[in-house]
Amino acid sequence: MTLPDTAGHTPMMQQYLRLKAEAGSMLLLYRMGDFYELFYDDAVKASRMLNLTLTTRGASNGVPIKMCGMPHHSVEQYLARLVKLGESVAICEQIGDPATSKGPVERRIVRIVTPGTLTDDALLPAKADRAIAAVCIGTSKSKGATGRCGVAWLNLASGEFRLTECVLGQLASELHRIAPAEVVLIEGQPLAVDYVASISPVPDWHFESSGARQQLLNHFKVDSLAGFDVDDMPEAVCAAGALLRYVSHTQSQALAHVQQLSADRASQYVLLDPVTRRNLELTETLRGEESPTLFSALDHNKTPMGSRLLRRWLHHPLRDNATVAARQEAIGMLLAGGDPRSLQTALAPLPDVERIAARVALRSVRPRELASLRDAVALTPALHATLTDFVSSGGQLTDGVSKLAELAAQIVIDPEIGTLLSRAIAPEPSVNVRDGGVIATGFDADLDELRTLESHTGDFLVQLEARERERTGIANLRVEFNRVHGFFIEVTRGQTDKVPDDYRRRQTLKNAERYITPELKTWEDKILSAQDRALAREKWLFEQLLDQMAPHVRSLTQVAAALAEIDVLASLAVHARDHDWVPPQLLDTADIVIEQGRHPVVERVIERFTPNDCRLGRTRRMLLITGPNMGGKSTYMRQTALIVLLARIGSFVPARSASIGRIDRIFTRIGAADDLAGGRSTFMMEMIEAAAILSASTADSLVLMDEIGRGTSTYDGLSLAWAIAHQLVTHNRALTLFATHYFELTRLPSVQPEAANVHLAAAESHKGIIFLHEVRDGPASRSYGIQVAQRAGIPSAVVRMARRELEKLETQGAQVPQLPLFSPPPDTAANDEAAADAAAADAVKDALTAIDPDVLSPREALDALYRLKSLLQSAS
Ligand SMILES: Nc1ncnc2c1ncn2[C@@H]1O[C@H](COP(=O)(O)OP(=O)(O)OP(=O)(O)O)[C@@H](O)[C@H]1O
Repeated sequence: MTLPDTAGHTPMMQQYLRLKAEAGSMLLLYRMGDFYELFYDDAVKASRMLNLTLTTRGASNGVPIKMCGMPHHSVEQYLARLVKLGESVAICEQIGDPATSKGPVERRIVRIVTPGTLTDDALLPAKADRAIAAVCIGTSKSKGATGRCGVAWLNLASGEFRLTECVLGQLASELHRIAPAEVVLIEGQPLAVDYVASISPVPDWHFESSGARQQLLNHFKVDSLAGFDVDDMPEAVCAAGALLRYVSHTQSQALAHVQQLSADRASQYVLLDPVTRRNLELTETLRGEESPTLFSALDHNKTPMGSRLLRRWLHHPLRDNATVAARQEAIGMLLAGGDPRSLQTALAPLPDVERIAARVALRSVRPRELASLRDAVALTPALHATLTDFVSSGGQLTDGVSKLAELAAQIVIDPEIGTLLSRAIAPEPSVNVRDGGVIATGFDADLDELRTLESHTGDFLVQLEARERERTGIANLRVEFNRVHGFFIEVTRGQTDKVPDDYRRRQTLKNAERYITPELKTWEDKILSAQDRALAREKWLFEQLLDQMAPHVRSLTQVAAALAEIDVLASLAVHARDHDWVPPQLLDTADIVIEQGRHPVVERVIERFTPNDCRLGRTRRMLLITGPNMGGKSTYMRQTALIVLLARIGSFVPARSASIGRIDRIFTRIGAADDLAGGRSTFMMEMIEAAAILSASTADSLVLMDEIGRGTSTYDGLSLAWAIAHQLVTHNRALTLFATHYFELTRLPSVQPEAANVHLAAAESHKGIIFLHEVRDGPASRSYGIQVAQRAGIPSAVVRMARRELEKLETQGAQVPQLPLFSPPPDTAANDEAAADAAAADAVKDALTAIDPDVLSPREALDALYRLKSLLQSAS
């Protein structure tokens, strides 16, 4: 922003320009009386973003100064909009007293609001976290051109502070997992990965190793970071130090509630790349809406803390079976021990303890939040008792203390907090401390006296008047008050000779004299300042209360974490009960066996959802899924991934039974997404995603591939699809669901016995195609594309013509020899070349004709595959 020189400006504008220099690129809201004003380029920008009227105020060097403003009482709503648009805002308040100031009243920047450092309820989404991250992209030559990236992130509204390291290629994935609203970077260093957030540049020395480390040591008041187990993450430590410095600056204070620094390691989680997070519609639909998503379907939480934790769980499926099993067991106990709704009833009235604790630490907590915390202390025993009932009726446990018992032990709020808050906070305090009425009567003798003074003014004046009438014998003497002269005793002119000596004249009127007495003067001083003093006293007492609360922040944060977890477990239990979900068996191997599985979101919107089995494992690594459009291929693939994901967060799953192993990553290549802004076509995007899957998937990964190769010519597409499927099954050996319309691909199982064909069944009736949505063994016999088009409303003339064309193509197809590309490409699979051999093909063809896939059990189908494979081998 170009700002004029301060010379030649009014003192007020000089002050503004000084503060604006301090605010830098942030918008500066400059308090003037009841308004916040913005000037110059800030005004132009804000007026456009907020639809405010742009005016001018005075001029500098003959050029009018652009200005726009907003009333102070509605500032939060404007802030929310600005922050949503990615802007950071510095708020400058009047600090000095306008009555006593010479020149412009003293002003200071008292608050900085940035997209990633929000803690105010008015600005934060209740059911989602808002993190801020710092990214340190390693430049050390020894680490090669890519280097390592350190990422640290902080959830200021809860105090959660974490860090991780990854290679540059993984950075986008990590950022999508963490989802920060703001990213702190070294000035001049672009983020250079596909992630959109508000960027906050800071000088490079903020990221410098020893300074950053010192920042952390000072904050945690420790001599070494060894206790945090982060020594192997030097780049992440630099990021953490820089982040802490930045956030502390925005809050103008230390962050007392940030008490832990924890490392996230890649091996902890089932990795989900950004495309997969989007495709599986975990917390946002592909169109960017909030529902229907897996989160919206499962979120029966009664507190915002629970909803936020569920969201975190969905984005962080775990590899470790023990943690997952403990959650699953807890849900089982909630279902076995009674109705989990009783727990929800006890949870419902609880406030957002997590955010309240953070705001206590940041000293921005509101009186009503403290009142709700006070009430929560009284409510937790009931919750504790309900939970204990579940624990005791839960029966014998497999190992040690149950998760529920652990949680029950953690939700006890220190009674001292309850006692303190009950004594200190009024039963129904006002919204702001500055309005008074926050501190309870009986808490502070001085405050009570000040309040008594205020409320007893009327009585005193009546008594004084009666006394003075008697003393002076002036029957019409009156004691009164006005704003200009304060309290006075008024005596009519005819009676003035009766006034005693201690009456001092205050004002003379035409028909009366007004006096003051020493007693009234003392009273007046007391009263006039009582209100101000009461407010000041309340403010001071509130600050004292915050000091007393500060040591409890850590325990409150722990209580909040336990409450959130109880809420999520109860929510998952309720969902499991209402929708007949079952606990999956957790395996140590990377196997997936689902019997009668359903799609967790689609089953809720469809009256009769057809359940389907899915079996993937060491000897059956790929399912080639064929079937008509609209047949249910995508639904089947997604439901498999979602069941795996649900199992890995510890939830029950929509199936008759399921055994889910230790899956390391889930990849998806589903649907077409143009990246026009990034200049990449649908086909290009598809290939980029496929390339990522080929390079990163392992034998423990679950891969969903939907119609790969569609976006180019048939031969190119088919060749690519074949080669990619072949590579996945032979080289990556990933557990793969591969949906395709290329029937030629269904030959793959004949050369790769670890691949199998399944199809979505459909039938034709006189009314047209009927989708059965049943997954059956073997390839589909036909595609029904024209029937689907007809159902979609393509004009019948067009449909007729298409049928004629199809017939023509089919007859021609029978005359030409099989396309060479239907044989596996010679350079990629030398061993498979024999499969193209005509003799082998005939033998296989005969064997295949003898098989009726619809009557085969999965076991028989597998045997048949082995037979076919041995036929091929003997032919070669
Ligand atoms: N198992 C099922 N039971 C009942 N209805 C289902 C089932 N699976 C899918 N459907 C219904 O069929 C519709 C189409 O499913 P889906 O999108 O999975 O088909 P598809 O085979 O992937 O189609 P296309 O090849 O055109 O992408 C879904 O929107 C859903 O309404």
